[in-house]
Amino acid sequence: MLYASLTAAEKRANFRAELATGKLLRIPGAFNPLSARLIERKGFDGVYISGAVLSADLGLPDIGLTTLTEVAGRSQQIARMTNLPALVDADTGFGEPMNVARTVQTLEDAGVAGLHIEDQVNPKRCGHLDGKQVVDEDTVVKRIRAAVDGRRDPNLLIMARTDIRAIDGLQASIDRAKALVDAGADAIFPEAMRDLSEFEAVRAAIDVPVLANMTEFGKSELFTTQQLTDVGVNIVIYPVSLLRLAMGAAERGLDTITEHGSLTPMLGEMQHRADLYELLDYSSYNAFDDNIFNFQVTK
Ligand SMILES: C[C@](O)(C(=O)O)[C@H](CC(=O)O)C(=O)O
Ligand SMILES: [Mg+2]
Repeated sequence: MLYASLTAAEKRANFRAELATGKLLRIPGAFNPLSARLIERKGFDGVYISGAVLSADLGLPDIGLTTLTEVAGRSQQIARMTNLPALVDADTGFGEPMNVARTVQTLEDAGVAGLHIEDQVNPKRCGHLDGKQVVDEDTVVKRIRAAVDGRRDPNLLIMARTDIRAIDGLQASIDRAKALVDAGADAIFPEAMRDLSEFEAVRAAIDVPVLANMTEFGKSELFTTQQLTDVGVNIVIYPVSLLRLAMGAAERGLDTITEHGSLTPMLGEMQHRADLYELLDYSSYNAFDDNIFNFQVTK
């Protein structure tokens, strides 16, 4: 009821422990705090807080328009609603190394278990689009060092993302991943890998966890959890997937009102009121006042 029962520090420790088991952690993107609860309920290992979703939610493209305050605010709303670790997309870190250190502390205060910072220039763009540009190694190494120095909880996972694959190829990704690990990154997010063998090559070159981004309609094929496990990937994110599903259903629903004059044909696609109330833990609020949940909702 109300919020997670674990503290942020406990969630970070759990995240580290889960990563250490070596099993593939499945982390879908929560497009709001409620969906984070659904992700937890369905037995996933964490919730991802996507920059693409956060900006789309505000009706904006994912080009670095959102501010640290907005990202931290949304992260806090989502993280506090689940006992799962939250991994947040910190884009390019919101500025120079000193800003990056402040970003890390602010997101740590928001209660996330980990965050990733990428090597794109500003304005950044979705990692699965053409025309990206990255900063040089020295610049991103300084970003990651500042991030690592900035954290106060040693369990906060600082992940470095590199977008260099699309620009300079696989070998450049491997070289950059190594430099990022040397700079203190706890995990690597090699963006826009073309196939499984590329994940395998990055995996073989470094000895920290590797993340695979299974975003739809991008540059990577949608590999199964078994395929990713087989090449040694440690974390898989489905960053925008729940938003795409929800928006797809919303679009069909709006068309149904227009075409049929009612939403009766769509009831089967909807989350039932009873399931929503169950997810909200509505009945527990009777602990405050036993008049709150004194009705029946039957399916
Ligand atoms: C992972 C990502 O950074 C995100 O913001 O969710 C995006 C996802 C997307 O736009 O599909 C990305 O750059 O891959
Ligand atoms: Mg992003």
